[in-house]
Formats: sequence, structure tokens, C-alpha cells
Amino acid sequence: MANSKHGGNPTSTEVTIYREPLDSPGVVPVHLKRAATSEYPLLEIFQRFLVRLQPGSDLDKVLAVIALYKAAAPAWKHLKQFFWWACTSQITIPEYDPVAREVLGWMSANVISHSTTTNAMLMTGGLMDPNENYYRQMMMNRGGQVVQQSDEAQILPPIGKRIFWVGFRPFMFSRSGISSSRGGPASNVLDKEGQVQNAVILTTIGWNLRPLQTFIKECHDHKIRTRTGTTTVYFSTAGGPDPYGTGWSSVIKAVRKLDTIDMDPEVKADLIRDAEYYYSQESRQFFADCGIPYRRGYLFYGPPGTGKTSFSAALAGHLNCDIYMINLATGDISDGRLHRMFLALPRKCVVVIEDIDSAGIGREQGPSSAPHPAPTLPEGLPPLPPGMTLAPTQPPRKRNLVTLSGLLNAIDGNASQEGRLLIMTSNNPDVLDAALTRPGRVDKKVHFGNMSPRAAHDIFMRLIGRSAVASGTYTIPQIEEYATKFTEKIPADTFTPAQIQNFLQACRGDPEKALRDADAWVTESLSKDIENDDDKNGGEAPVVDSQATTVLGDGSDSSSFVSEV
Ligand SMILES: Nc1ncnc2c1ncn2[C@@H]1O[C@H](COP(=O)(O)OP(=O)(O)OP(=O)(O)O)[C@@H](O)[C@H]1O
Repeated sequence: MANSKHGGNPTSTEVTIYREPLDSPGVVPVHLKRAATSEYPLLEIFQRFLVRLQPGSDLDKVLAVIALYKAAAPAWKHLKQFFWWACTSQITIPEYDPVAREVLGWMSANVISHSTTTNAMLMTGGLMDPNENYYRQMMMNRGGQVVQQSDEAQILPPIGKRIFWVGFRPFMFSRSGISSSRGGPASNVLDKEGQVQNAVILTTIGWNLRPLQTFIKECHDHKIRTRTGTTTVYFSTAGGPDPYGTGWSSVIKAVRKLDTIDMDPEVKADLIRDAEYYYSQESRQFFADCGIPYRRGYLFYGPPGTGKTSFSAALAGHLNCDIYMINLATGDISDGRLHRMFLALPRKCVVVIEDIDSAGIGREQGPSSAPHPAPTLPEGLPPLPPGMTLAPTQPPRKRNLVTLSGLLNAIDGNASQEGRLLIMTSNNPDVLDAALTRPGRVDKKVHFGNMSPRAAHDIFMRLIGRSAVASGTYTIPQIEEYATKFTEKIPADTFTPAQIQNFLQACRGDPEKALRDADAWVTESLSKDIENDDDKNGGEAPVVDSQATTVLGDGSDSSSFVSEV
């Protein structure tokens, strides 16, 4: 090194070379100073700058603190880790698990919205428009009051940590989030310390998990207590984004009341009783004592638009559990995916496999797509010149990827979840494989049929009568009279509830209009039905299914019946 001066009097020709301030001996050993500045390089720049401004200035004391911190940091880290390991208990819940949602709901209601929170995550509920009267009427009625669901957005805890108290016990809530770089399910990503990402982690002081389990139970009870007329509908994410790799996405919907489903009261009551009993403690014990797998299955069959799906959703709302809808006919679900979806189910839920007959499930797994029949020229046109072909008009049809054995394995294989209530719906139960509907898989078969006079009367009272009486224009006896007259105009067991609902909705709460237009609507609908039947049968007379049916109940309503399997 050349002439090194520190604080000298440089002449105009001399170059001043300052001594490295870090290397000047002082209180703090040189190597610690070096370590501190290598961690915080800005500090070194700052120090050199100060030495030039004010030669002789000594930053040793600042450096001493930083160096101390540097030396103590690893020890502090280990001390912290030791404390967490020795004095706390912890539960990790992947965010896709319904329990995580219950914890988030509790945090949202009891911590986030009740404190001076400055950071939160906001989510809209995806509810149906609560201003729409029709849905309002269908919402769950609690204690005689129609519960109206607010369409406000939900404030949830953000990614990060939060300490809160339950009684005298402190809890730490931590929520992590990361997306998988490989594009795989983000729930499988681990951080550097092996912690699951996209998970909720609950920690508390203590040596066992009991306080955490009690807290999780409180979160579940909170969900049940505050469930104001909504239910979570899960549907298959086939083809769409699947952030947690479970195959399910969800949306919150208003719960439909069971009394808005018009069907034979005896059949309805029998189903409700059966489902309630299935979820009772007594029945759980019975299944356990007898060594029978704890599962229950129903098959709802009948023409489209007779309430199979609506009743399933209303039943789930009545049982206070979530509903999982699967549509196999989309052709996007494979055996493996279906199995994963069933594994992700909670212990208490209603699973609906819709229109199972149209899923085209075969015993063997077919190719993922099948071509449409080759296009043909319309009659009367001359044939195409040699070498020319008609371009296909439609993309290749998707064929189902689920096989019968895959489906059976998912619904009641050895690895399949217990505790669910499985409902399969079908328009054409005769084509279903006997293995699918054997007792144990399907415990009750319920027919959903066209509207009986009694059901037509009820639907008139619900869709027209309620609002007409509420507006004060008509009295209840008057509306009853209109309903009876309307029922006389509608041929028994001819129209589906969906058709009648559609007609009455168009009458916008006006009973006189409904009566005025009913005859013309019946004539028009019947002629349309005949045309459709002709089209389906290629111009031949419609084939009448004369399958004998056993009607339970008082026999006055043949629209629905149930048979024990
Ligand atoms: N029994 C019923 N009581 C009240 N409303 C009904 C009934 N049946 C059908 N509806 C109404 O008709 C519409 C279609 O009903 P839903 O989807 O439940 O029929 P579905 O039998 O499941 O039909 P699909 O076989 O095509 O799935 C819904 O808007 C529902 O409100």
C-alpha cells in the first residue's frame, strides 16, 4: 500500500489515501465488523462516507451492536425453534380441507372483523342475487322468519401470522400461500423448513393437542350456528383450474327449503326420516356394531325436470351439510380423478352423481374421444367429385373416461371415505348396470314423476298464492279457490313440475292471468310434446312404459314413490 494517511494535511499534489475504517482497531474485533458489513453493505458505504466528511469519526459503537446481533442471531433462532418445539403444539390443515374453511370463517367473524385489523383478504360469497324474490322465498326458514343472506363480501385473514386469545389461552394462526412452479397442485408444495404451503397452521402453548381440537370443534359449531340459509355446493373442476388438486371447486348458494319441493308427502317424509336417522348417533353405533361400512345410497329416477336434483340439494340443506355434485357425462373425469374426488370428501356430506345413465359408463375404459358419424350430403344433391370429402361439422365427441369398476371402487372401495350419503339421479334407470344399483350401494329407489293434481295445487299456492296474498289484493280463501280451478285445468300426471313452474313464473303473481292462460298453455304444450315424441320415435306412436309401480302413501299422488332395496 502507498502512503496511507488518516486525518493528515494533504497538499494539492498528494493523493489522500484513507485507512480502511473497518480495519482500524477498536472496541469491536475487526472480523466481526467485517461480518456485520458483509450482511449490511450499505453500512460500509455510509461509514466510509462519514470518515471522509469527518475524519476521525468512529462508528465502532454502531458496529458493535450490529456485530452483537450478528453473533447472537443464530443462537436466537435456535432458541426460538427450541421454544416452539418444546412448549407448543401445532396443527396443520391444508387449505382445501373443509376444516380450514371453518377456521377461516371463525377467524373472520371473531378476530378479523372485531379488531383493529389493517390487512385482510376479501372474498365475495358467489351467492345468488338475494334481492330476487323467488330465491328469497326458497331460502331456509328459521323460526318462522325468512333468513335473508347478505351479499356482502367476506373478510378473511390474509396470508401471514396472527396472534389471538380464546379465553386465557393464546393461539397463533398462520396462513401460508404459494403457487406450484411446476403447475401441479399447490397444496403439495413444501417450504424450506418442510412446512406445507397453502395451509392454515394453528399453534398454542401446551404439550398436547386437546386445546387445538377443542378450538377446531368450536370453529365447526360456529359454522353450524351461523349458517344463515346457505349451503356450500361443490362441483367437479373438470377442465377448469384446480388449485388444491382435489378435483372440487365450490360456490355458496341459498338453501332450498324442503317444503318448496312438491312431491308425495309420504315419500318425502320417509326420505327425510331415513336420512336423519342415518346421521344420528344411534345409527352410527349400529353400523359400527354390525361391522357394516357407514354409507347410504339412494337412486332418484324419473323424467327430466321432476325435482331429483332440487330435492337432493334441499335434503343437504336440511341435514346441515354440504353438497358435492358430480356430472360424469362431461367426459372429463377419469377413474383416478373420481377416486381422488371421493377421497377428498368430508365425513358428513351429500354426494350427487347426476344423470348417471347418460354417463355412458362401460365395463372397459374407452378412448378419450370418439368421432361423430361421417357427414352426409342432403338428399337430392349430386354426389361429390372423386377425391373430395365433406368437412366434419362438429368436433370429436368426448367419450367417458370412467369405467364401471372405477366408479364402484370410488363409491365403496376399500379406500373410499365413509359417512357420505350418495344420491344417483337417472332419467332411465333400466339401462343401469345391476352392480351399480345392488343393495348396499342403493338402499332406496325413489321415482320422481309428473305433477299430480295435489302437487299442481301446491305449486300454484307457492308461486302465485304467496305473493298475491302478501300484496293484499287477494284473500287466502280466494287464492285457494283459484288454485283448485287451476288444478282442474291441468291434466294429472302429464306435465313435469319444471314445466308448470315455468308457466306460473310467466304469470308474475297474477292468479287471474294464470287461470286465463292455462287452457291455451295446456293445449300448446301437449301438441309440442306429441311433436317431440313423434320426432323421437321416427313418426311412430310413442312407446308407453307399462312398468308396474307400487305407490306408497295414500295413493292419491302417483308422482313419486319409493321402494326399499
Ligand atoms: N317436484 C318439484 N317441486 C318443485 N319444483 C320442481 C320440482 N321438480 C322440478 N322443479 C323445478 O324444476 C327445475 C328443474 O328441476 P331439477 O333440476 O331438480 O329436475 P331434475 O329432475 O333433477 O332434472 P334432470 O333429470 O334434468 O337433472 C327446478 O327449477 C325446480 O325448481
